[in-house]
Amino acid sequence: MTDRLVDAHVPRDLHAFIAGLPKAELHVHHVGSASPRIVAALAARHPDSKVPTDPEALADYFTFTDFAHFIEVYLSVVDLIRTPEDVRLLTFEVARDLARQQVRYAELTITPFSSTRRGIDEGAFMDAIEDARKAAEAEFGTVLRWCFDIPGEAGLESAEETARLATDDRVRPEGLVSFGLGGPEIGVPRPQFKPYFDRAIAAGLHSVPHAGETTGPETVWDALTHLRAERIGHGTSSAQDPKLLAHLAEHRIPLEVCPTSNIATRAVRTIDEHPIKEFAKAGIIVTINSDDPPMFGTDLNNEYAVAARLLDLDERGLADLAKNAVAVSFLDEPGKARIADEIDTYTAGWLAP
Ligand SMILES: Nc1ncnc2c1ncn2[C@@H]1O[C@H](CCC(=O)c2cccc(C(=O)O)c2)[C@@H](O)[C@H]1O
Ligand SMILES: [Zn+2]
Repeated sequence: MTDRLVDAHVPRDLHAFIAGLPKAELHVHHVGSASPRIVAALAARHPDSKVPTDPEALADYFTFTDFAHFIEVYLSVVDLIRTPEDVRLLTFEVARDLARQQVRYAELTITPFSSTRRGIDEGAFMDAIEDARKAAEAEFGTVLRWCFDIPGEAGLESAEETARLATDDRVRPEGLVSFGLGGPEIGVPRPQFKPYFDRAIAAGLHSVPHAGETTGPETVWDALTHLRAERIGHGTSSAQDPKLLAHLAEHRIPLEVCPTSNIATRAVRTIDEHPIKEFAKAGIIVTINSDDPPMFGTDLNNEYAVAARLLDLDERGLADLAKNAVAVSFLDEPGKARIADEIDTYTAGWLAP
């Protein structure tokens, strides 16, 4: 019996294949990836925090009754990140955890507004994440890029601040490639953020908003039409609209699927009801992601194993999932070719008689 929220129930050797498979992760949050060890260490530094200071108690703390409760817990962890050194430590340790899972490339979603509004100097924040990015690439070989996202519930003030930090050449970090929209969707219509996404796209960033996670397919349509989304975070409710499924497939708009996240936040009731099969059947490009792995009692390898069970994949099918993520990432072409070759070589070696 594992302590996983969702256990994949796939053969042991498929877990072994996944563990060694070079991967790319496109939908994973900076603060949401803080390991129990890191969170406990930060909580111990800040006794005023309600976050538990030991990893075991943290597992219970990371059990959510609904999405709003998840956001409340998420923000209590955000409150632990108070200094540029906290930011640097967190970022480097997240990179270490990614490298341990053979993640060669990751687009980490960061919400700078949440840190600058809590008093961290914007320049020091950018220096901290960039220092960690360069150190991680040097030490682990893992390439990190940033997605800056608007915490939508914080309104247009947060949108303005996020767009400024993402487009002002005096502050935007070198590793920034994309611009997103996170937080609750209910009561946060997407069209209002169009001016900010227009500014980000004009500055050369890629649009990757969350949509259809806790609201219906109309939110995904809005993300496509008003925010010019190149990829959709989750897009879970797209399965309710056959025209949307056909549109996503025809226009090759990938979905960043995070199976266990959808169960943990109660966006989907049970893993067997997850619409990932419908996405695959509709011919939509599916990438597999962990979203906020320690908070959801998972990691990227487990998410690949869950996908293998839901989509009935063998090693070649899993390698194709990994290559999907590389192909639709915002890494440069030489970097994409390098990781795709690694995946092919690894898979061929694994399957060799
Ligand atoms: N699955 C997810 N789906 C959606 N978002 C997710 C998911 N996982 C992680 N996030 C992150 O949750 C945060 C939400 C922050 C937020 O709502 C908020 C509201 C009001 C004030 C403030 C503040 O900072 O003052 C923040 C975002 O940073 C987002 O990147
Ligand atoms: Zn997310």
